Amino acid sequence: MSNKTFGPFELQKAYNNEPVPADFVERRRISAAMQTLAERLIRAEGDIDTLSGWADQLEALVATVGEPDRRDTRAANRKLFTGSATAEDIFHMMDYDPVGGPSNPIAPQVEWLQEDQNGIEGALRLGLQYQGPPGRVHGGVIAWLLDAALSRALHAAFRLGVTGTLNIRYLAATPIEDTIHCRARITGQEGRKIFVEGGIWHGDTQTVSAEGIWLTPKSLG
Ligand SMILES: CCCCC/C=C\C/C=C\C/C=C\C/C=C\CCCC(=O)SCCNC(=O)CCNC(=O)[C@H](O)C(C)(C)COP(=O)(O)OP(=O)(O)OC[C@H]1O[C@@H](n2cnc3c(N)ncnc32)[C@H](O)[C@@H]1OP(=O)(O)O
Repeated sequence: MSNKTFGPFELQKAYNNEPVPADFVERRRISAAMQTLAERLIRAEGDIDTLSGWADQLEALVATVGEPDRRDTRAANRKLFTGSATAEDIFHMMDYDPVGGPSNPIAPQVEWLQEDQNGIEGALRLGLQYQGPPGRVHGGVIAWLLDAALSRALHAAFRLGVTGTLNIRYLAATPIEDTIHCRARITGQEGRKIFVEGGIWHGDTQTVSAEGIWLTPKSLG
């Protein structure tokens, strides 16, 4: 691991270019296995002995893991804003992102196809565990995804902010178990207020549109 350090504007570049630390290789494996398990077990058919056997094994693993110490995420955040975050800190900030983070077992995995000042685009496939109405992605999951996608458009354009308002219009069914695309871009700025829009597409059909206002905190703006 190098001893280079990074500030907020180098966050994405460092994350994309620094080698994945050895512990994150294992954290990502844990997460991938948990995600696969969640997708395979939801609504899984099985006789009572099979279900009870799986439950026993999973409870045994929970007991083995116990309650490990966990890193304080605010420390890495503070280091980032003073330009002294290490690559390890960057992975601790980014790899657990609840949307796309490879070390977060509840994060839908996203392949980011574009991330620059003009906007972002990601491709993903949501499994049965994200279903709302039969065959369709749950509306709350869509809001979750779009909050992250629109935030990412900010980060890709080197701006920081928290979601102030997010408006969502559900235009058509967004299918589960098929590839969908999310896109977002900044449309304007007034002082600390940053205006962002985006949506979800299934093939050429736009299924959701969103627009919102992100606020750069007073301390940074
Ligand atoms: C600093 C962020 C850093 C994030 C990235 C850092 C590192 C990346 C690391 C890891 C990446 C992993 C995960 C990604 C992280 C985050 C992305 C996900 C996004 C979220 O998950 S984020 C959580 C949900 N989000 C909140 O937790 C916000 C709660 N809330 C507040 O913290 C305040 O409420 C705030 C700050 C919103 C406003 O407070 P304030 O005091 O600054 O505002 P103030 O009154 O001064 O108004 C100034 C002008 O904004 C207008 N205005 C005020 N409020 C507005 C609103 N809500 N909507 C639209 N416009 C609004 C006024 O009308 C006025 O407008 P005008 O000047 O025209 O009159």
